[in-house]
Amino acid sequence: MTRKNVLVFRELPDDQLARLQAAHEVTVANPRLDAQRAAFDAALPLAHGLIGSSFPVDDALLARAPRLEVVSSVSVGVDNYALASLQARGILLCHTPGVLDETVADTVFALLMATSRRVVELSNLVRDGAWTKNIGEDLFGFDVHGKTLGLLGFGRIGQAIARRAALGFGMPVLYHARRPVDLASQAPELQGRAVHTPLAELLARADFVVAMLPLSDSTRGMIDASVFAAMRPGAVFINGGRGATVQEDALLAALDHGTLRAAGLDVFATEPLPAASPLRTHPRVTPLPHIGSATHETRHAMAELATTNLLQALAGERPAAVFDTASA
Ligand SMILES: NC(=O)C1=CN([C@@H]2O[C@H](COP(=O)(O)OP(=O)(O)OC[C@H]3O[C@@H](n4cnc5c(N)ncnc54)[C@H](O)[C@@H]3O)[C@@H](O)[C@H]2O)C=CC1
Ligand SMILES: O=C(O)C(=O)CO
Repeated sequence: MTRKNVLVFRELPDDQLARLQAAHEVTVANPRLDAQRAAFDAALPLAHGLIGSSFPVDDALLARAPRLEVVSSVSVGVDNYALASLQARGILLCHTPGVLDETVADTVFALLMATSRRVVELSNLVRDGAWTKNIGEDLFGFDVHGKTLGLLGFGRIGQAIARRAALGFGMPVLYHARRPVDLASQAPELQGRAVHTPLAELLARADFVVAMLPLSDSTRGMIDASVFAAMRPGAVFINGGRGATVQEDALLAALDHGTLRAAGLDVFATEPLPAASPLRTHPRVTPLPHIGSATHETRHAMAELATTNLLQALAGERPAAVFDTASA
């Protein structure tokens, strides 16, 4: 088989790098690092395949890559990629659906528990030496079990969150998605437990509103002041999808002047979160540094699937996980 040129733009585990090197000429160059940018720029015009994540593969970058056949993202989200240009040039876009669902759902549940039971705040109280008497009602939390969960986005990860909520915590689940899911064939265990619900009704009924949405033209800024205003008093908001689906000013206003009780955020409009962002230190926000899939096992599984996708595409085979660039 012809050896092609592969540009790895974010570190891969050694075993996956070795799979690529066995079949192709591989350059590892991270364009975020000053010391590696020249190597990236030199390799890009020759590259047949790109593999990596968390870097914008935009129109300008694609214009510098005339030989490109495939881009393999080590992520399920594809908001960093210029989908229209990829489609127009017939460049395959691959991603990593499925292998991270349970891990991301665990992270979202950690945020649900942490916000509702004030885990970080009360742990800090102990660390600060301020646990000098039994805590009083002012520091009590709220139950999670039995409460109503409203899910914005009910895809692979949304359904994994719903399973935890419905089957583990006895929570009724309402969901909002582009279309209802046929639970009988896709998630029979959620039949009678998760209900496709108009957005206004979901927001009026949910104790927890969890966003697990991709970022696209249709979801950018979708969670705005009107959405927060429609939530029930004392609701908790969790975002595990993408930060830019939320209007962060509206979120802050809902925390400070509205009735939102708390927010748990794994993702932000700008990442890393700027030091000046009020969300960083807000007393009722539990912020995380985008760790949804960040376990050893899952990050390795993502790298393995992304490597397989790339090898298959360069061999002229249909990769295991192609993103349909026309569908976004
Ligand atoms: N925090 C983290 O580390 C992670 C975040 N993510 C984010 O989560 C997203 C979702 O992942 P999956 O569940 O695998 O995707 P998916 O494609 O299986 O599900 C997406 C869901 O969002 C719904 N949706 C899309 N556009 C909508 C709109 N305009 N209005 C209402 N619903 C809409 C779809 O109908 C579907 O139910 C990813 O695209 C990624 O951005 C994914 C993995 C890790
Ligand atoms: O896969 C993604 O889209 C992430 O955000 C990180 O796992």
